[in-house]
Amino acid sequence: MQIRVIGVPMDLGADRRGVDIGVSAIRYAGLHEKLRALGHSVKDIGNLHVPLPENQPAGDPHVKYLEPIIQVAEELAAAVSEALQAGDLPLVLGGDHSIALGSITGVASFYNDIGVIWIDAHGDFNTPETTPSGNIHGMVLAALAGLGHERLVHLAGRVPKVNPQNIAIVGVRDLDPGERELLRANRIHVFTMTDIDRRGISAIMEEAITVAGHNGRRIHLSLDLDALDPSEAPGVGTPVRGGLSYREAHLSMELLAACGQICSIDVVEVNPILDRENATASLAVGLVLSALGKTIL
Ligand SMILES: NC(=[NH2+])NCCC[C@H](N)C(=O)O
Ligand SMILES: [Mn+2]
Ligand SMILES: [Mn+2]
Repeated sequence: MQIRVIGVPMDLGADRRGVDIGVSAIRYAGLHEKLRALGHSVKDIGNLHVPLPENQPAGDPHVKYLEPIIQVAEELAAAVSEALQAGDLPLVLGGDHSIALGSITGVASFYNDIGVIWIDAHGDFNTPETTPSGNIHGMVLAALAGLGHERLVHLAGRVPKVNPQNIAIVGVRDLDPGERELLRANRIHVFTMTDIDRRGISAIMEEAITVAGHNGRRIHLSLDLDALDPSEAPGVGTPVRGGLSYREAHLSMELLAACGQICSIDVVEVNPILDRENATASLAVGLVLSALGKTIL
């Protein structure tokens, strides 16, 4: 497979600074050599330009940095759909989770029906009315499902980008009150850590793959490193205890690889300033390898 790496050094969607350099940390952890050793060819188009928060006002406190985030999302959507047109698999490196707005918009402009597997401690299903922070990384999935700020929802192309019934969120353990209501009201498939504890990650991932991928539709994987337990992934901006273990995360990726329907991937929220010796970035690279076919034997 040809993998097209796209870097998006975005930190306008989150509060804690440093996630913009996650892009470099993931490259430095040996992403390209390891993908090549696995037999893939790799083309890296470099980083998209992301404006600095120092150079602009945050604007509306309920949707901070809306305009620059939309501008980057439009550019990223174009880069992702170009990669798909060329037959490549786009691997988008973040940056905060707001970049999924652009990557999934790009995938949705190429395939007309997609599924999304969103692996995250959080739901990222707030709207400007429910957000406690005003941070867009906590609103992206709702926007892609058609809810929230009109400018986010109506970004390039059809609305919604993803049918809410084709979304599976896995690893959840921290929801805001209004966000929880929205997830329930819209009947989003949310697989919490409680579900994983009770039924095991294997059964949960199989169900998530069925939700996102039935009828053979292509699946976009959006991997937020904060889904992992902070003991494995300390370098994230919004850590929450009680997350996926190292093996649960790898098995999830191995099952996704085995389903053969993954068309595109984002890896987000790696924050090297909060990390220990690049452990979180290295873990991210390992997980990408598992998602792209690396097996133990
Ligand atoms: N992509 C993330 N890490 N999102 C964290 C979101 C945290 C919180 N729910 C918020 O809306 O601000
Ligand atoms: Mn997230
Ligand atoms: Mn998260």
